[in-house]
Amino acid sequence: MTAPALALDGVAVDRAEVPVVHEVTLDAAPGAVTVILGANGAGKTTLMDGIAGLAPVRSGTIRLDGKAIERLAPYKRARAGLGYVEQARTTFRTLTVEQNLVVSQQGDGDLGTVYRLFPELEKRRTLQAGYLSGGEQQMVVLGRALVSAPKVVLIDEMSLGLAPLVVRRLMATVGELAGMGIAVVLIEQFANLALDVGSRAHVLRKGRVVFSGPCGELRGDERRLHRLYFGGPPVSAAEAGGAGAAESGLR
Ligand SMILES: Nc1ncnc2c1ncn2[C@@H]1O[C@H](COP(=O)(O)OP(=O)(O)OP(=O)(O)O)[C@@H](O)[C@H]1O
Repeated sequence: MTAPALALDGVAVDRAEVPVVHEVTLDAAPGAVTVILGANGAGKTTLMDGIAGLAPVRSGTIRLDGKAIERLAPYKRARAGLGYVEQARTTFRTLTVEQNLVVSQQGDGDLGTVYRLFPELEKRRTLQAGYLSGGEQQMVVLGRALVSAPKVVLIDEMSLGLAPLVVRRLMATVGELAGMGIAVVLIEQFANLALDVGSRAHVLRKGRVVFSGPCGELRGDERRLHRLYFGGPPVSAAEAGGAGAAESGLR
């Protein structure tokens, strides 16, 4: 089995000194999309912020390529190979598309790769990012993560406010990022789109992992997803045993 690019062990994350994420153990393999699902307020963004260093990790370890990063400053985590596409897409609106990419460039990060994935950005490379459509701005944000030559990219609800066609296009690109060997961790409100592109899924409820397993187990199963999101009687031995059993039983 390939060594994980990102490995979380017993991670707890606080928000404003309130414990929000508890005992999360999961990992993300290079070349694969790992999907994080859960209802609003389940703690998905808090978990991502904890990984990126934007929310304090109370306990547990986070390893990037085997190296513990949970006590590093956010910029050091980024330099170590962690890219983060945050929920509210933000470009530098008065900079051109190309300038947006150049300021994020790091190491082997290559603008050509971004333009290959998003030819529409190459056509608009001299245009100020503020004039782009929502979908194109999201492409710039993804492109900025990519030119930092990341090993791991965290993507938080990139589909927010975008048309379904655009979301499908972006989701295909997420698959391509994984195809380039990157470990992608994807939070997505459109669960089935994410499950289509992902290999493993983890469901968070009230800050705890209540399911870990292959995406195929959840794809199209709205009832099971609903129960995992909001609670209800378990249907499998793995779920019945709680998060720990889900982790070990379905891995
Ligand atoms: N800055 C903050 N200060 C205090 N509490 C916060 C803060 N941000 C989030 N929370 C709380 O932490 C909990 C988890 O929120 P979080 O945004 O991580 O959930 P989420 O699963 O990403 O939800 P959504 O899908 O709505 O983004 C919620 O109860 C939320 O109210």
